[in-house]
Amino acid sequence: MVQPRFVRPTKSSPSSNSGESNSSNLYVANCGPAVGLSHDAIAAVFAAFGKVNGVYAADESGVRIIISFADPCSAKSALEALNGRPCPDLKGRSLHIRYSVLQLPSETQVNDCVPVSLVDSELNIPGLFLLPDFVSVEEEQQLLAAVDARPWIGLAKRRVQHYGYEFCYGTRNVDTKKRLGELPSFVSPILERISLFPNLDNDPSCLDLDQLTVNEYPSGVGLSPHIDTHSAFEDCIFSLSLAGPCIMEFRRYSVSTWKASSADAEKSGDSSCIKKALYLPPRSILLLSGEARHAWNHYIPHHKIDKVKDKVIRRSSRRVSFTLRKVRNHPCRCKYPQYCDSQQQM
Ligand SMILES: O=C(O)CCC(=O)C(=O)O
Ligand SMILES: [Fe+2]
Repeated sequence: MVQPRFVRPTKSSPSSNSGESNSSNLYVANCGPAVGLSHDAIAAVFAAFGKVNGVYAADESGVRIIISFADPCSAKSALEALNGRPCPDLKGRSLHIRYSVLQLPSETQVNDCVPVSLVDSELNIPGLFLLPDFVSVEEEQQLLAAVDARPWIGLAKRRVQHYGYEFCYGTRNVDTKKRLGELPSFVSPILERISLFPNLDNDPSCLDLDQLTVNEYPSGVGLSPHIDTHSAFEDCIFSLSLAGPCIMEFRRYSVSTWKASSADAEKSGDSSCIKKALYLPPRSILLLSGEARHAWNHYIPHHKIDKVKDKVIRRSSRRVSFTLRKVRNHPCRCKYPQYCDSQQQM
């Protein structure tokens, strides 16, 4: 059965005010499978107020759901009785309830689930390679201890560290005149192993990696879709995953300029992008080169749980990634001018 697409009401939604009773669908936050409450258990509680047609995930968080009643009076009674109070039959959790709105089909296209592959070859994106078990469990612990002993920079939702050159999020570039110094010695074994990376037919100077960004993502935090600025970094971009897994989604837009984020492309009507997704296990390394690096947006969905094949995989409390790149000192001459800031006519 196709799940009806009800969504969280916005401030301007006609039914968002909890005083209105024109909807039979409720948006309920703070309960769901991610906190051990099955849809059946939730349905049983809400059924006390009238016939429940269905319980659906409101998003991929696992903690926000939609209850669809057969009639609006039942929804109103449930909202009035349960909103903002601890619910003894749902592990004492306080439910945050509002009326939900039905989303139009055109608005639902972009975030539909993309099947997740376990191996790079299944994606068939030239230049994308994933090597599992690139570091051992002991090395992983040592790398995590090394970064945890150094100062983190707090961003809105995650923490970062920069080595070699600072990555500036405002310009999505680096200041090549401001070198911070050599990469720290704790990454030397990784750099050595990268030089033996299979599948590399690039100019070996591409591998003189001199910039490292360490990202720490708490559970549920991801990264917006982007292409690393062509003029900032050379062809090969490596990302080592530590401490926890994630999904990385790849999107190729038919119409795109280097400045436009994928959100811009979607707003302008180019929601017809190709999407593919790959599971990145901890201790694996991903290489983005060639087409994968220059023409595909990469994106980490903001999920607490991911569906991989038939399994539900919970993100761990943190994922730490080491992104290793080589700062570019000359314009990019890639084969993808529509995504390339070096080759745009201003
Ligand atoms: O966390 C990752 O694996 C990717 C990070 C990334 O894409 C970036 O820093 O540009
Ligand atoms: Fe990136």
